[in-house]
Amino acid sequence: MGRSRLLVITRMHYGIQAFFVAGILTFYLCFLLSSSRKSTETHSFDPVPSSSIPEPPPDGDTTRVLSKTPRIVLSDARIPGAPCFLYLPRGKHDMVYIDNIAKVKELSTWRVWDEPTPSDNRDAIVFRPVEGKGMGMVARRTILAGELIIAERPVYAQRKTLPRCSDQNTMNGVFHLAAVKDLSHTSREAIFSLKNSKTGYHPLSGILQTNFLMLDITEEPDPDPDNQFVGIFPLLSRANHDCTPNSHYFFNFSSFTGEFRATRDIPRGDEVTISYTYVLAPRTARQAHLRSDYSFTCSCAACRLDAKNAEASDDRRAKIDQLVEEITPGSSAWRKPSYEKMKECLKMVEKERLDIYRAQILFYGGTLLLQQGDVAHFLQWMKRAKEEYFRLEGEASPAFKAVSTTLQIWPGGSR
Ligand SMILES: C[S@@+](CC[C@H](N)C(=O)[O-])C[C@H]1O[C@@H](n2cnc3c(N)ncnc32)[C@H](O)[C@@H]1O
Repeated sequence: MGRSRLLVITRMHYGIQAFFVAGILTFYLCFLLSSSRKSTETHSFDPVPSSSIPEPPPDGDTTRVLSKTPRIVLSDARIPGAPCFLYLPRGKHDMVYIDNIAKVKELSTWRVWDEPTPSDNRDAIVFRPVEGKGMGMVARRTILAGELIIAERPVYAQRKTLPRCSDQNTMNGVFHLAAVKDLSHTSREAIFSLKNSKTGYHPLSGILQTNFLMLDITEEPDPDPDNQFVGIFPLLSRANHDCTPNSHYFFNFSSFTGEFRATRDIPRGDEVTISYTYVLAPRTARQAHLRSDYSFTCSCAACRLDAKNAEASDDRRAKIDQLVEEITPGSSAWRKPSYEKMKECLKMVEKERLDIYRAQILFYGGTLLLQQGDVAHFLQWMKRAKEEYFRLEGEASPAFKAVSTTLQIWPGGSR
């Protein structure tokens, strides 16, 4: 077979492969943006009041034990389909998981509870007061980019939206007090020692609302609001916010651990921070959100910039935001920006030090480059995306897995 013919066939083969691979990637991407956005928009949930609420029993205790091993407690015997408290791991009572009865039963059979949590580098940090922020997490030595700082199971986890009677609300804390009642003393102490930044709430409900982090309790990140989960972690919940965070929170579904990894080198003495808000929003919007949901005024480096530099920073963040919208499949703003425009945006990400978006742009942008037939840059960007996701989220990351699979099936991709 002549060389030119072989080249044509190879190109055709590439073309067909590009079509399928781009299709598979597009499918994955639809799940992934919601998850990465979710991980920055952390806390809060709203009770769903029941319409007809019978009177509570005279002793006021509406709970009923459904099973001793594993321990499952119905939160409210008055309403059908009331949430249940499951205490895990079996027999040790170190964590409470709250959900409908079917999900609670399913979770009680998971093997993960018998497995150890991944080993981390928590010795690299110290928890101490940080001026103007309460407690915080500070590096005791240089923490290298990609280091797994903490991997920890929650002590409290729940589906975000649960049906509850209106007499079990955040003001009286009845529901939350009942949920933590059967936890070990250590876990209860860990929860009650966390910060409460909410006024008008029962102290326990306030603590939960202040400290919740999002959990992904499904194999694939699920954008459905009814399938979102939140949890409380004794150590991770101590991290303070920064609009240019130096660490990334990821919920590792396979080990059921919340994890922080350094997104860049963190020098000794620096605070380890995550983001509580949408960091691509303008400074005023970020600050308003942090004030209303977390009761503090952010004074991070990005928020302290003078007017001229703040405007430039807002402008870069807005451009990154717009580009991410444009390259996200399923987005109403979806279009095909040029390679040059996407490269320019990566420079802005560098300037703003928003490392999580570098990974996303390389991944989503790489997929677009493939659709446009630019195989060389596609491969280059996917290889970089793989490194970036590994650094940010480790091997369990759905994005890391998706990129790795793509590279495995692509000729020359695994080199
Ligand atoms: C999840 S807790 C973080 C740990 C908390 N600092 C503590 O003492 O346990 C969230 C609360 O910490 C405080 N906080 C977090 N980030 C902050 C920041 N950048 N500046 C000031 N306060 C902050 C606020 O009171 C916020 O409501």
